[in-house]
Amino acid sequence: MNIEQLNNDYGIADQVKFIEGAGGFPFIKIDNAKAGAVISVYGGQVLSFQPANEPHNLMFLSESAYYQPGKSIKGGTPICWPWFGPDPEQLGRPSHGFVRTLFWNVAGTETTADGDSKVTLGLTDTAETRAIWPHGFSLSLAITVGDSLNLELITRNTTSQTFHITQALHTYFRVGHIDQVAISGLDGTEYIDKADNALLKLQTGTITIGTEVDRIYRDVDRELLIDDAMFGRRIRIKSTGSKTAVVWNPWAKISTGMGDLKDDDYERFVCVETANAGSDIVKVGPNAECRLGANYHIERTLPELSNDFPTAA
Ligand SMILES: O=P(O)(O)OC[C@H]1O[C@H](O)[C@H](O)[C@@H](O)[C@@H]1O
Repeated sequence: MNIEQLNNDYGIADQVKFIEGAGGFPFIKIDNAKAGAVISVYGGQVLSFQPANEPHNLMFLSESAYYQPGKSIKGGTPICWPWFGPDPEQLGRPSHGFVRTLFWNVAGTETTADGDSKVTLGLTDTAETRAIWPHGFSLSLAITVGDSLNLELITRNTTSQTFHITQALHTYFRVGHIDQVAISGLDGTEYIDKADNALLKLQTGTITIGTEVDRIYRDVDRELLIDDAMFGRRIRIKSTGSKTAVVWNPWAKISTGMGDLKDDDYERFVCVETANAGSDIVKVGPNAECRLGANYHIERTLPELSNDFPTAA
């Protein structure tokens, strides 16, 4: 992809700019009056989002992330599609599907009537994708950067054959310290505990994290909140087209074993994912479409006085 051509075709003066990013990947840099964001065209992945009055990024992006074709970028909002988790047919295909390791197309950019910046990325089937997953599709990801970050993933079946998918917006939220995080909105909800033999359990109260957590919550019907006492903020997650929420933190051992995480990185993020997963499988009929959406908004619970890394007085 030619950066100059992308800027000519899709750049918006003082708002949307294409740059060469890490690994030589094309990145889209957004700066408007409300927020800044960075999007990788590889993976169709938001890597960074920070409202103008907010001192901390919404996203965790690993300093050890890979920017290499064939590998996924650790952090931001990876797109898991057309399956979430391990290959459902056990054919040895990659975990979380294949679109997080492909270059997407830029389908359009615009400034909305509200002054937000909207970028639309797309992906359609090719011989390469059909060799992995034998279906015809058109994917569209609309990313709107304003006071909040809004994502909408639209799956279109472009053939006369029905297909089934699971999927997730696998967002890595940056937190001050995992010890000071509480996730609410799931009280009374059943979950599959992937960290404990896939046992079915019932959530009571808020979720705090003090060990590996890998859970698929079922029949989720509320907004989810991530309260972060150290950063003095609350992240509000509104999902559409999803009945499933995944909560993941690898904790120390898995973090240490991952080449694209530092040993203690698990202290700095939690994934709260808007998904269709487990038994929440989406049927997409001939020439039909389905939509999965998430809106992320930061509310301050404390006035902010310090930066991410406080300096000695
Ligand atoms: O490292 P990745 O392939 O991006 O997957 C990271 C994690 O994603 C999800 O949250 C799954 O529930 C976890 O089981 C998995 O380990």
